[in-house]
Amino acid sequence: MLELTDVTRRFGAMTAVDAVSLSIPDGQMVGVIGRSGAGKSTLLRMINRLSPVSSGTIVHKGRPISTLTGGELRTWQRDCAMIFQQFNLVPRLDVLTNVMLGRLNRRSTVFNLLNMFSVEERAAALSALERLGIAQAATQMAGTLSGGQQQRVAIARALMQEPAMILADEPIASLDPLNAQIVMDALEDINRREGITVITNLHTLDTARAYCERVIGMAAGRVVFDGPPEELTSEAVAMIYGASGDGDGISESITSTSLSGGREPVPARPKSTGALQPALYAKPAAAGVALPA
Ligand SMILES: Nc1ncnc2c1ncn2[C@@H]1O[C@H](COP(=O)(O)OP(=O)(O)OP(=O)(O)O)[C@@H](O)[C@H]1O
Repeated sequence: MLELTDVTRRFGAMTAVDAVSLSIPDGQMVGVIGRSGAGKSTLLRMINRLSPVSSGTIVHKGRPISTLTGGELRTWQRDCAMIFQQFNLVPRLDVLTNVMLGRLNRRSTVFNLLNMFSVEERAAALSALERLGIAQAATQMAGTLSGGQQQRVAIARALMQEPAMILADEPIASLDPLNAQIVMDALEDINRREGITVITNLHTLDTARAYCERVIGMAAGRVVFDGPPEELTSEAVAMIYGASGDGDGISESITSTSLSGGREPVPARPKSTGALQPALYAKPAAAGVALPA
């Protein structure tokens, strides 16, 4: 269980995240939605401790995350893998090495300095790439891949960390609908099969509806909605996204990428084990409209 109590982040006089309290059970797939500037990224960055907490507490399985330092903090950041909108790969390193970098926090400094990876680490990295359907690019420079391919490599790198939790900060915001679907399918598969908690910021409401068993809506740093997707009524959507300047409510169509292709919201499902099936990547996706930032 991840417990946030009155978590607040201030930047000078501005409060980006304002007294957020949440309990997230292990294995949940959570979507965080809200307008640009609502505080979604700051919230995720505080959980990972990329950003310090101004006040409040974050506790994971009894461990006080908000005050960890040194080796304990590095261990937490290993347990809590982060995926970013801009992938954050090393463009001039090959894909396999990028994925193996996910193991850095598990290795001795000497091995890291020598940039040496074991046969086991190479095999694990290749297997993570295979799982993401991208093993054929293992020897390619990461910077030469398409955005969708790079995000899959970033997910493989996250898997190499053997995390308890994956925090994804707008993982599909830079991708076309087909690649967005591939990436969301991969995150969903990891959540279902390994039971890894996934907390993902999303710009698009229909993606949250289609993939997340729990949706957290933020507005002006506060949680204004927390519930299953089927409870996301138009009133709830208006509360999260606000009204337009002329007083009209926001249209849900502009929060859509049509990514879900008519998928029903997915309720909590039993977890299973196994590898991603290649067929997962063959689903058609309709073109759609991206939510403006
Ligand atoms: N390092 C920083 N210094 C000052 N202000 C910041 C910093 N990081 C975020 N903010 C501010 O905090 C608020 C919340 O930003 P945040 O990036 O968390 O929002 P968001 O919901 O993730 O938005 P987006 O969807 O555009 O990424 C914004 O007003 C932003 O300008």
